[in-house]
Amino acid sequence: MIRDERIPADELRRIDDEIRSDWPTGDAVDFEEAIDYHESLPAHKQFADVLENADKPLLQPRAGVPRLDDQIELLEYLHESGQADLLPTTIDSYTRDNEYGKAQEGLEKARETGEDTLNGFPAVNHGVEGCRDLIEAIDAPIEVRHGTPDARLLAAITFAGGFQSFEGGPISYNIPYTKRHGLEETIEKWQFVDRLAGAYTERGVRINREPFGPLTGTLVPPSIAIAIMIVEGQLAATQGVRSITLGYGQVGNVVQDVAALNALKKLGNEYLPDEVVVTTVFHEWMGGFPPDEARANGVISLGGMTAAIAQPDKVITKSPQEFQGVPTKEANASGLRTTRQVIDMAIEQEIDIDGIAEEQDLIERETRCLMDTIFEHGDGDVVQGTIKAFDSGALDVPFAPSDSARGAVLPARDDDGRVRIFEWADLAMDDDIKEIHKARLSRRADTEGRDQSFRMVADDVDAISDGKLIGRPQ
Ligand SMILES: CCC[C@H]1O[C@@H](n2cnc3c(N)ncnc32)[C@H](O)[C@@H]1O
Repeated sequence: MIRDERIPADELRRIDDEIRSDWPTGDAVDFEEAIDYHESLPAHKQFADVLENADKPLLQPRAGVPRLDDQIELLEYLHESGQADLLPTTIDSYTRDNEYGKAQEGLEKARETGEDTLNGFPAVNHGVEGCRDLIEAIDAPIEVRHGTPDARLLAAITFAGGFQSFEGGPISYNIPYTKRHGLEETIEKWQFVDRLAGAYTERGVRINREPFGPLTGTLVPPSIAIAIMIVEGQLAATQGVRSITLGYGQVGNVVQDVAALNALKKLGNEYLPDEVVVTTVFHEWMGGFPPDEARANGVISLGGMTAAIAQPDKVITKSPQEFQGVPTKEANASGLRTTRQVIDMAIEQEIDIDGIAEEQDLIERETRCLMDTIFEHGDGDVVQGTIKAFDSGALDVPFAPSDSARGAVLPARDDDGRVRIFEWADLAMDDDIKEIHKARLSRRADTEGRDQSFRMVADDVDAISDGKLIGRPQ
């Protein structure tokens, strides 16, 4: 039975040998040589240091194309024209599914045709050398962004390749992403990823780990997201990770988003070991975007405004082409500049909004209820507690595609547009908190002259792409 315990060194070596044989490029991974390479990188390419020493929110887009020279050109453009502080390398979907053969075919086709035949950068196929060429060419820190339930080989190769930041985790890249992998399996596999990051950390190369805060990106109640961030942060800390960036996806109500970011930072520092440096990342709206680019820039600007007030350590920006999917480099860069403009205009203002403290207190109380049930379910062990709490429904994620979560909890916006819980199912929560949600939802029902129902939830899912925040009846 897996537990929240550090993987022994011999087990780390055994797994490392095993996964490196999954694709030929695994052979070039040499831990000692990789340590030397990381040590040779200049200070402005040391991801954790740059992130943790910044004096205002750093901006980072998502970006990934199949060919190495195109990826270099793209990241140079986003760095120069987009003014990105931190850069990504978004990994393609085949690699995320460990389909390295299909990724290879796509890469070869891209090299023949010049077409973007993959929806990201196939880092395993490019191998250590290709990753290093990218790290050498770009004059800013770069993070691996993906959605991989089994990220062991991707981590081994990208860490050896010079990347010092890695997104995801065993819950945040399972529950929203896959039906095929059970929680026990992904927790075990991510223990290897975190132990490898911990091994680099012990040698002075502080690999930054960033659990994926937005989860399903659809009306996720802030306390559920924060509880899962704390769990993934704890699992990483156990394996020796010391630079952890906890994430949160914008829901669109400024008071609730600022309160959630404040709670995330506070509870992250409270629950995670003192030796961990906790930072936070705010993801601009992850739900459906308006098809109109002007309106899309409005959504992005509201994210910038929220970031200026809450001041997370990092902001993951969106582009005005979000509605269509992967943006052009120009649109991606413009989303960065739109965000930057709003932050730079608002960050020096003393903006004090009533209700943030009260909402933050509520979010913290909710999160503590969820953390308590996780510890109870596991008799203090976070791994067993998380698995059992999801199994019993005491912990849950709305609209979760994964069979590892019930997906029985239903959110809906209240009359102020804050995300509340309309259907609690078996979620572990104090009754007085449930009453608060119920009262706020009934105020919306009164305003709209309709009963609280699933109709509200469905209306809310499309509200922002329809140009609103709350899905009011037509
Ligand atoms: C959490 C992932 C969803 C977001 O991730 C963006 N995304 C996915 N793949 C790429 C890519 N290859 N380049 C730039 N953005 C990308 C989507 O647009 C969406 O916003």
